[in-house]
Amino acid sequence: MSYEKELGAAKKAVSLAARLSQGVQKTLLQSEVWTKSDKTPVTAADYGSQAVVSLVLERELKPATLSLVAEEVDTRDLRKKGSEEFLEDITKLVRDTLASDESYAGSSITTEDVLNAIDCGKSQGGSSGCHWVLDPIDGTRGFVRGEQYAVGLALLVEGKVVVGVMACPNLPLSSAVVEKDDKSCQDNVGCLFFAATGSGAYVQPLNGNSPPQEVRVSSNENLEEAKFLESYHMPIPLHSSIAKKLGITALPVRIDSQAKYAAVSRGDAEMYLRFTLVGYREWIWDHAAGSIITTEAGGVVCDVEGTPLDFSKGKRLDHNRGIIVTTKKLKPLILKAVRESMEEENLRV
Ligand SMILES: Nc1ncnc2c1ncn2[C@@H]1O[C@H](COP(=O)(O)O)[C@@H](OP(=O)(O)O)[C@H]1O
Ligand SMILES: [Mg+2]
Ligand SMILES: [Mg+2]
Ligand SMILES: [Mg+2]
Repeated sequence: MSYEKELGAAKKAVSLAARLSQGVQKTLLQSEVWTKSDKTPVTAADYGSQAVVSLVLERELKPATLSLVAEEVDTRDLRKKGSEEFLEDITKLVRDTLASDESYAGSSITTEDVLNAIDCGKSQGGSSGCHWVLDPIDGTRGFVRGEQYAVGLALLVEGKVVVGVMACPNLPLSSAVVEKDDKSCQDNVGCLFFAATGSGAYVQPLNGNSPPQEVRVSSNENLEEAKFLESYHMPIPLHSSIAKKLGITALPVRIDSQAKYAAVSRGDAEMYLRFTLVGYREWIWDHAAGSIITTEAGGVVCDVEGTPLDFSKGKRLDHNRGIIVTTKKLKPLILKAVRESMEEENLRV
């Protein structure tokens, strides 16, 4: 089945959400970063992006009923006394962003519309039916620092990811792995990655009209020259042991958000490792869009046992521990190094 209509709607929604987030990032003050009950940060861009995606999908895919599994499910803080100004700011962002698109110009958006659009993201996902999966701002920590972040949107059908779209507004068009002082790469940024099952993965400039180009993972098999990625805020000692065992000589490149998946899909790096603290279960929205973009580019996304990620179990990847994103050729070597390193460090799967 072709998902042309869904892909078109998702690209439009994500591009507009990215436009909203770019404006916020430029002027964001530390005092405008809120902390959620789980102690993680959230900003007007996280809520605004979620509202924009929810409203755009709803309008573009009418009369279908939208089922959205999204990160920002709690609007209680926004509805509290004292939050009126923040909510008004978010509403203005959403209104202005939609008005910047010809097809939505003139539509009136109230604070209640924005709250309802955010609340629409409360679906639980699962193994039956169609569910959209959204991370409105992935890598909020990077966003707040003025660095990398992504807007990730995917469509699940019967528990499988069939469409993925990811905007990376600060990612260089050339490569994610560039020297910090390489000005020409730093200036030419903003990528929109997308993929649909069986149709390949593509990238196009986020703010331009250039046609999409197909992306493929790296064909490099020489691990001495390989580059590997990990989270910015969670450097895990096990990652370094695995890389050392593989003979990788370069230091890990640390990037926020699922832009790491996009980087592997484009061949910027050969491997992305994500081991977390014992007991942590990954959210599906941190991986859904990224995983289809990498696999459609010829890559592999699996857990420590080599099993593909299972997106059919609700909001968490309950059945997967540790995530490995790489090329088909390197997968067996990496799995072996992972097993050996975990045994040496007495870590259980
Ligand atoms: N202690 C932790 N361990 C693992 N993942 C965490 C975490 N704290 C936050 N996260 C998740 O990691 C995501 C960011 O990934 P990365 O480190 O690759 O940038 C966050 O997404 P958000 O920024 O959307 O909340 C959040 O869901
Ligand atoms: Mg978050
Ligand atoms: Mg996230
Ligand atoms: Mg997020």
